[in-house]
Amino acid sequence: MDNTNKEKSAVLINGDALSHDEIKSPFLIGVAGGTASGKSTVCKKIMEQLGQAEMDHTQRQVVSISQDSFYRELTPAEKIKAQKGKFNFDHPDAFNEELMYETLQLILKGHKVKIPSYDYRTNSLDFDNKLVIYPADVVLFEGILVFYFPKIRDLFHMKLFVDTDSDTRLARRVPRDINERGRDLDAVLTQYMTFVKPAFEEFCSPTKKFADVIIPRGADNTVAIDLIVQHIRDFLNNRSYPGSTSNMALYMNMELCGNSGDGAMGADAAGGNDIASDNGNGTYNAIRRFSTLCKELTMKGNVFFETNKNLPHH
Ligand SMILES: Nc1ncnc2c1ncn2[C@@H]1O[C@H](COP(=O)(O)OP(=O)(O)O)[C@@H](O)[C@H]1O
Ligand SMILES: Nc1ccn([C@@H]2O[C@H](COP(=O)(O)O)[C@@H](O)[C@H]2O)c(=O)n1
Repeated sequence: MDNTNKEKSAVLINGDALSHDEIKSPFLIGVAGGTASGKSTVCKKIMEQLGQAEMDHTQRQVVSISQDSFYRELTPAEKIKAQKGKFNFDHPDAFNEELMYETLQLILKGHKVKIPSYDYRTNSLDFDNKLVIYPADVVLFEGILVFYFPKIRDLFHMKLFVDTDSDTRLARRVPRDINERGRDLDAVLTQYMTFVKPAFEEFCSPTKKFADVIIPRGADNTVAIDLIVQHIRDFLNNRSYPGSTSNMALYMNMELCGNSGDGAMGADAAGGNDIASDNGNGTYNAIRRFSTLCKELTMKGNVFFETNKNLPHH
């Protein structure tokens, strides 16, 4: 799709409607996990391996968005607390759930949206540096609590949980917050013990059960990342075929069910034949190979699959 067409298919968040001749609903992937588990690094690696990172934003088929853009604005009193490390940024109330939901819905409808970036040094949204999210085929949405809100959780076609042990996460968070987020050691440790750790246990960790795929060790797990990248690549190729189903949900469900041990081996199931007849034997065989690979990797502990309860079963 060239730039002109991308623009044509967009609707601005300010309501300026453009023509809808190429609107496609993206496949939405949620990426959750504790602080410093490697969520953004995993997304970055996925983007890089798919050759998307160096591409112009208007041309990307895969885009990545952070939940940080949906922190709510603080009152003056909360700002003072935040400066002293006494504001709980790990509680669900710190986020603007409605805006997050509405924005994801617009994205799912194929609209172009503008979201603020987040400035950790001032604990505030940066409206001067808005990020323009152009319509894409696959959208990654990462953050500590992306699976916490049921309404938002239900929007995802696929849910990944980056599972890195808490010592490693703390060891990574401390230097990151000091070097990149303008914090001092005392404040980082106090905030971690007072808010981050308890909130992880109360709000983030329990959402692991909603994940379809758990990635142990985060970005170190190149096997899991390769697997997800290959999967997205297959989806993008599949989607570009004229007359293809364009439905990664069906495609994914078939494969993941194949790993759930429930006997619903996708390639042999009715849904598998539907896809095979849509896309030809190449895709069909790729799905079979992928399904077998997933089983082997699960056994080796590189990835853990959950049956995807969010997808239609066949
Ligand atoms: N596998 C890894 N090995 C070493 N450092 C890592 C690894 N993954 C992430 N990091 C570093 O840890 C910090 C947190 O990673 P990040 O991807 O931002 O986590 P999250 O998005 O979950 O908060 C960053 O400074 C990042 O460079
Ligand atoms: N002003 C803020 C906002 C958030 N945080 C912390 O960021 C963490 C979430 O981002 P990750 O990249 O680590 O997932 C979260 O644990 C908040 O404590 C902050 O320190 N200041």
